Amino acid sequence: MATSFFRKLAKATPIAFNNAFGGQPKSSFSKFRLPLGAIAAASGGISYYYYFSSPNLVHLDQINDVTGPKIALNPDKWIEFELQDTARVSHNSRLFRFSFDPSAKLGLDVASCILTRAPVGQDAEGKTKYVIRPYTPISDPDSRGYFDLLIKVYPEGKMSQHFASLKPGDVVEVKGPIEKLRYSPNMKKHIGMHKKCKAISSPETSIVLTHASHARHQVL
Ligand SMILES: Cc1cc2nc3c(=O)[nH]c(=O)nc-3n(C[C@H](O)[C@H](O)[C@H](O)COP(=O)(O)OP(=O)(O)OC[C@H]3O[C@@H](n4cnc5c(N)ncnc54)[C@H](O)[C@@H]3O)c2cc1C
Repeated sequence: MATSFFRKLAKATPIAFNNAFGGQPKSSFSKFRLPLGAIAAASGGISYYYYFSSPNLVHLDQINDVTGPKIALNPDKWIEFELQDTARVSHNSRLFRFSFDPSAKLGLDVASCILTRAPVGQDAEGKTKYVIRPYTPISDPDSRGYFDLLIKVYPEGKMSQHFASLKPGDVVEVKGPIEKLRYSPNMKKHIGMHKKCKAISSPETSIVLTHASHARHQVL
């Protein structure tokens, strides 16, 4: 159930759960208070930057070669992931938990995203047309057997409406990861994430991730 979904999520995700809106939780879902704005801004910001800022996106085609846990994602193939559970987080955002082989990891590192696709009819030649959108899982990269997406549902949004229509047991096709920077703990002293270019720290000590339109100001 959704409550146990959140319990699992609270255990699995190394984030402090706070209510981003400052109010009292209104439902049992919100007893694990989520910093939704922060999560969405951080994950979206990082991934937006990485997705669009470089003409040379690196697909980790070597990821399945490393020894260790099995990896669920494949950067070259669309793979179906089954929706296990959903939970409403706010009036327009929902959590979606997808499951896979419980002995496997998703295979996505920090600062990476996945691509999702859904069929939206056929072209003139009868070939399936797809809508494709990137998303940034918010679950712990080391989680086995599942990943979580936090998605804002737009009234006319092609993919987010598709997500909103899904029922447990339905599948979504996923490809990835898309990775630009292989982040490792303590590789930099400071990490900044912001939409507008303001103070940028010392190039020697910081990573500054900016909105795509300001990507030229990135400092590594
Ligand atoms: C790297 C990356 C990671 C991301 N991660 C996440 C994530 O974790 N969670 C998340 O929620 N989102 C994330 N996004 C955003 C996500 O990819 C989609 O853009 C988002 O879900 C909207 O897609 P959609 O198909 O639902 O909406 P779309 O169909 O693309 O439409 C979006 C909105 O724009 C409006 N719109 C569309 N076309 C027009 C038009 N011509 N004129 C005016 N308005 C229009 C629609 O009505 C709708 O409100 C990420 C984006 C990137 C680049």
